[in-house]
Amino acid sequence: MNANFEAMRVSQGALPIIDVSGLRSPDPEERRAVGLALRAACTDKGFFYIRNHGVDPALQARVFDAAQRFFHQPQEQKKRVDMALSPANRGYEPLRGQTLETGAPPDLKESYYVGEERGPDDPKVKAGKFNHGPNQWPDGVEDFRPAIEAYYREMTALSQLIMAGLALSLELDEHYFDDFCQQPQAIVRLLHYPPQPANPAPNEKGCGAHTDFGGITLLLQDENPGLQVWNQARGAWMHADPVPGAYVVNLGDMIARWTNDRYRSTLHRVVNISGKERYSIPFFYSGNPDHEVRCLPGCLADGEQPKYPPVTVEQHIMEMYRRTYAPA
Ligand SMILES: O=C(O)CCC(=O)C(=O)O
Ligand SMILES: [Fe+2]
Repeated sequence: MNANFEAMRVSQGALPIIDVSGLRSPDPEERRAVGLALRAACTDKGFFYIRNHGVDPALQARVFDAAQRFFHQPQEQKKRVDMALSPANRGYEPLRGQTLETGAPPDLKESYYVGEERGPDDPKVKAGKFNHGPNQWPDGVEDFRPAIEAYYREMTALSQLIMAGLALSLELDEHYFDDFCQQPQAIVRLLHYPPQPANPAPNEKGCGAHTDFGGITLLLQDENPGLQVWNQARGAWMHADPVPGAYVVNLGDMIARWTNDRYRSTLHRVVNISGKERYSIPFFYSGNPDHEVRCLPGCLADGEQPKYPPVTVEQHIMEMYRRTYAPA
């Protein structure tokens, strides 16, 4: 094992596990209490687990199962739905197709992107909105489309709930992010990591160190560990191992812009040291492409200036795809 990939085995003590069921309570005090727990987690690492989120484990299992059956197909079958064929970046991305860490070798993962289904007559597709369009669906992979579409809907609703919790955590009205949550852009991404090779190229790994681009990410992991989160205070990587029944939630880069860095978008990476094939399914919630992300009220002290200029969700996401799919 490459010494550079060592990480602290302290995950479960270090990252809080937050019960989010209170966000569905009719009692505003219970909702606010979840907001307080989120605030502590977000000002610390911006990475936490959530439980009692309400997503059906049977649905999660269906999506994992569909992912496995898709990735186990021969390469030529998978290439029929290659993302290179999609004007909206949907479909299959082969192994080493993305470089998330500048200067590192391409990532040892293959993936599949599914987003909101929009046909050619959809006004946003006609208007040429970035990443808007139809999905690609593989032939002959049973339950692939129904499972992922059902999961996409569930996760969109859960993301909106977490955004309401984040608004409360920032002492804002719980509807503060409603505009951001209008017609949101989101991605279900199926990820498949081969075991870390015995002799990797220098710095070669499942997923290079990166921060996520969007609003929030809700990550479903199988039972195989691999995710590592940067611990700034200790100057070390720590494992964020799977916790049965829980999602890992992390804040994306928009949060730093909203909060003037009070909340963190933290570096993370994947090194699949499990010795097994690892599957994970992040749900990237990027929000309304036309929403302008700017410093929030309450996130500037007297005399403090915003560190980031306002940017639309669409501009921001376009730039991040440009950087990671055609690295300089
Ligand atoms: O597979 C994982 O555990 C994390 C993946 C990830 O960080 C990403 O896709 O942005
Ligand atoms: Fe990530």
